[in-house]
Amino acid sequence: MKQMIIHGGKPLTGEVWIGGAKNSTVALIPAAILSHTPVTLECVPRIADVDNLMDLLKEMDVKCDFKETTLHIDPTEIKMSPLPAGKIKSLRASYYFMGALLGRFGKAVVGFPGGDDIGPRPIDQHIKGFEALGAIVKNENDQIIIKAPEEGLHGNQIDLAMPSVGATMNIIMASVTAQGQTIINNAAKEPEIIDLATFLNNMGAVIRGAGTETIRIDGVSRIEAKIPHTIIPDRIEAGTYISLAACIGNGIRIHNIIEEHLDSYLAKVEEMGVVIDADEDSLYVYPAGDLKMIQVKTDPYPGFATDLQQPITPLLLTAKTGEGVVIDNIYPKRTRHIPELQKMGANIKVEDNIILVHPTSELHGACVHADEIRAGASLMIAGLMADGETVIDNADNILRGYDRVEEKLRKLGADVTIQDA
Ligand SMILES: CC(=O)N[C@H]1[C@@H](OP(=O)(O)OP(=O)(O)OC[C@H]2O[C@@H](n3ccc(=O)[nH]c3=O)[C@H](O)[C@@H]2O)O[C@H](CO)[C@@H](O)[C@@H]1O
Ligand SMILES: C=C(OP(=O)(O)O)C(=O)O
Repeated sequence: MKQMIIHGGKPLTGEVWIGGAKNSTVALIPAAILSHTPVTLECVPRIADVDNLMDLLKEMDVKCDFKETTLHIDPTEIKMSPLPAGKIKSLRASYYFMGALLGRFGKAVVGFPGGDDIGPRPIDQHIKGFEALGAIVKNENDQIIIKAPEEGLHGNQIDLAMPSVGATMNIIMASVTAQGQTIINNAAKEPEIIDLATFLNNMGAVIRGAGTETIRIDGVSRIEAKIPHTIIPDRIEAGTYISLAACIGNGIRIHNIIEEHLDSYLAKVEEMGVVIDADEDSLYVYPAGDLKMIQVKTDPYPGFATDLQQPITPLLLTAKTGEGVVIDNIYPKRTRHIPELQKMGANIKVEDNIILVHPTSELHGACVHADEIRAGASLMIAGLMADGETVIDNADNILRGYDRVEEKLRKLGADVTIQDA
């Protein structure tokens, strides 16, 4: 277990570079096994989820070489192996091996995934998709066994009950080599879906409509990587640094941004009164003046991301007057940061899954617990704002998805250390 120790209250300044998107990377790595030639991914974030996915690849005799931000994956000697437990539980995205193994071998045996404890996270839509493609899916001993019919998977129309990111990606991976056309209706529109489609199309797949609610996949017989793929910037990491810059920044430039991916987030931050200048691929966040309280409701993309509701919450605490409201429509019970923020003196509470935020002139350091990745991000920002020492236990959850976070925060002038607990 890791701890993050912060001595807060120091204004931060300077520049920070955003890494590749966690939620793209964790899909692209499993998708790499669809290729019959070696794959190169660039702009790969240094996060624990990537280390765990590489360990899973090694169990299948897939070679990995990760230097700086370039990850080479060689699946040419891959052997089909069941992935029943162990590392599978360490992250959510291990469920992408269901679609990827099914697409590559017509068979997958994968344990139930782990990931953030943010309320119920069913995978019924993933299963519905695999079954629509002709697969037989069984649930035995905490693992899912998926088998394509003898003649292979066939395209079909799949109407998702909700625009699930994971189900959309898994169905894409399973169907790129299926016979005929697959149509996904009510597909998720997140930028990470487009990134996956770009990656696969450059390897010979035929996927049209990614980023819209209807995605059409025409099955092809072979997938082969020919050129390196550069992962899109992490919009959630970017949003976290924007909040941090507005809370405690003395002028911070944030590089490697696709501004459009942050539209709904920036609209809310600017509604509060934060002044931001946008350049071609960077943003400058000015030191914040008097801020207004706001209401935030999370929704599927292009709505306000659930993964950014915790990082923006410390910013709401800095508003001068009024009551802030945060409602998470995707994961209504994603409120595990609230009792921890209370320990730091935040005037905040949860009533009927609605987070109510009141202006808080001072936070003080405390021992808190990062129950999930974005709760950890929220506490990290609060710790940087607070007077005194904050100790965040289970900082492993922050390291699951924040690229070289200690180094980046130190460069901005923060007094932060990550150590073994
Ligand atoms: C690795 C990754 O990319 N994780 C992201 C992905 O998670 P993940 O892909 O797991 O989230 P989904 O988009 O699938 O979930 C959206 C909503 O649909 C529900 N649902 C989903 C699938 C299903 O079969 N049945 C069902 O009921 C979920 O409970 C949730 O309420 O999108 C979430 C929502 O933007 C983000 O918080 C996560 O960071
Ligand atoms: C919920 C998240 O991640 P995961 O789906 O990987 O648990 C997240 O990134 O905020």
